[in-house]
Amino acid sequence: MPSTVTHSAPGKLLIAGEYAVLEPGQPSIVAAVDRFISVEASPPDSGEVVLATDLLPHEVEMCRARTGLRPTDPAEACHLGGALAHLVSTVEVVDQLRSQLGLRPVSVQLSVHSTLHEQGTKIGLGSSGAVTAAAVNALTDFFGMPVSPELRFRLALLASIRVDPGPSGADLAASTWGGWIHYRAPDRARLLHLMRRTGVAETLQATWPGLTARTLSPLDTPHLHVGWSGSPASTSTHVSHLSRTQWWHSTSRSRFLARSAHCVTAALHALEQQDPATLLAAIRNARRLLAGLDHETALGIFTPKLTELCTIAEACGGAGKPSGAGGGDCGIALLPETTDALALRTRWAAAGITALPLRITDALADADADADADADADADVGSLARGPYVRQGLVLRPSVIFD
Ligand SMILES: Nc1ncnc2c1ncn2[C@@H]1O[C@H](COP(=O)(O)OP(=O)(O)OP(=O)(O)O)[C@@H](O)[C@H]1O
Ligand SMILES: C[C@@](O)(CCOP(=O)(O)O)CC(=O)O
Repeated sequence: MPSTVTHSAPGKLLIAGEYAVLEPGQPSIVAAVDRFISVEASPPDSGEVVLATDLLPHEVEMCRARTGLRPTDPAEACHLGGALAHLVSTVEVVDQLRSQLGLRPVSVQLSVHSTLHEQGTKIGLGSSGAVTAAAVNALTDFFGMPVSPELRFRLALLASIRVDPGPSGADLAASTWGGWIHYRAPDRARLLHLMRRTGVAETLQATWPGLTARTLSPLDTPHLHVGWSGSPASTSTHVSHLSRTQWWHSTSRSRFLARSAHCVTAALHALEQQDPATLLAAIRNARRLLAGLDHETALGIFTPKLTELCTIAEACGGAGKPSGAGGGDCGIALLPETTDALALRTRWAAAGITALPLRITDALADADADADADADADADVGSLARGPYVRQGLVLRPSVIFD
C-alpha cells in the first residue's frame, strides 16, 4: 500500500506577454508567487478514486470506467465540468500513462487545500494550473513513478488541454518550476489531436515545437506589488471570445504579436542585464499593448479598477498592468527602489484595490522542495526513462524545452 504524500504548487503572475502567448512559440514572462495549492494523495478508506477539495462541501467517490472516471453517485456528475474538472483529467491522464506502461491502477484519494482564493473568490493567480501541477506531483509520487519536472509539466499540460485547449500553459510552467520563467507555448490543438490518436505516452515523448520554459534571474529592484480588484474573471471566456473575433484573423493580430514579442524580449534583456529602467519601460509598453488590444476587440481587459491600479502605479513613479486575461482578478505594479510603496498601497486602498503581500517564490514550500531541486538538476533528461517504468519499449527523448 503506497504511503500518503503531499505536494504543493505555487500560483502565478503574468509579467508580460499575455494573449500573445496563446500563439505557439510567442514569448511571455511568468512568475510564481508564494500562495499555494497543496494536494495530498493517500489510500482511500473505500472506493477506487476519492476527490476532496475545498471548492466542494463534501468528497466525491469515483470509479474507473472504460472511458475514464465516473462518479459512483450520478448526481455528482455536475462537478465534472467545474470544480472537479482538472483533478479528474489529471487522474485520467496519469491512469492512461500507467496503463500504457503496463502498470495496474491503484486506488487513491486526492485532498486539495487552496490559498488561491480570498473569501471564497478566486484571485486570478492560476488556481487551475497550480491544482493540476500539484496533483500530477502528488499522484506520480504516490504511485512511485519518478518523473522529472519537465515530464510533470508535460503531464499537467496534457491534463489541462483535455479540459480546455485554449490556455497557454504559462501558469503550469510557473507552478512546476517556480521563480521567473521565460515561457513559450506549444501548439495545444496539435497535442490534443496527437494524444487522442496515439495516447498519453506517445504524446509525452513527441517533440513539442514552440515550447520553451527557461528560468530567469530575478531583479532585486524594481519591487513587485500585486493589487487585487476584488472581482473574479474567467480566463477561458476571454480567450475563447477573442479567438472568435475578426481581430484573431486580421493583420492587427500579427502586429500585436510582433510588438508583444519585441516588448517581452526587451523585458528579458532587462532581466539578463539587471537593468530596472528598461524593465519598467517594458511593463509600461506591455500595458499599452493590452490597452490597444482591448480597444480593438472590446474584450473588457481594463475594468475601471484595473485602469486605476495602473494609473496609480504610474503616478507613484512605477509601471502597472493587469496580470493575465484582465476583466477583474489582479494587476501588478513595479516600483523603483526609491519610490514610496506606502503611497501606492494607500492610493490603491482608497480606490478599492487590495494590496496582496505576495513574493516571487523560487521553489516549492514544502518538504518536497529538496527532491525537486535534485530533479531539476537533470531536468533535461526524462527520468521516467531511467525508472522501472520503461516497458513496451518506451524511452523518453532528451528535453527539447530548455534553451
Ligand atoms: N481548490 C481547487 N480544487 C480543485 N480544483 C480546483 C481548485 N482551484 C481551481 N481548481 C480548478 O480550476 C478551475 C478554475 O479555473 P479558472 O481558470 O477559472 O481559475 P484560475 O486558474 O484561478 O484563474 P486565472 O486563470 O484567472 O488565474 C476550477 O473549475 C477547478 O477545475
Ligand atoms: C490571456 C492569457 O494569455 C493569460 C491568462 O492569465 P490568467 O490565467 O488570467 O492569469 C491566457 C493564457 O496564457 O492561457
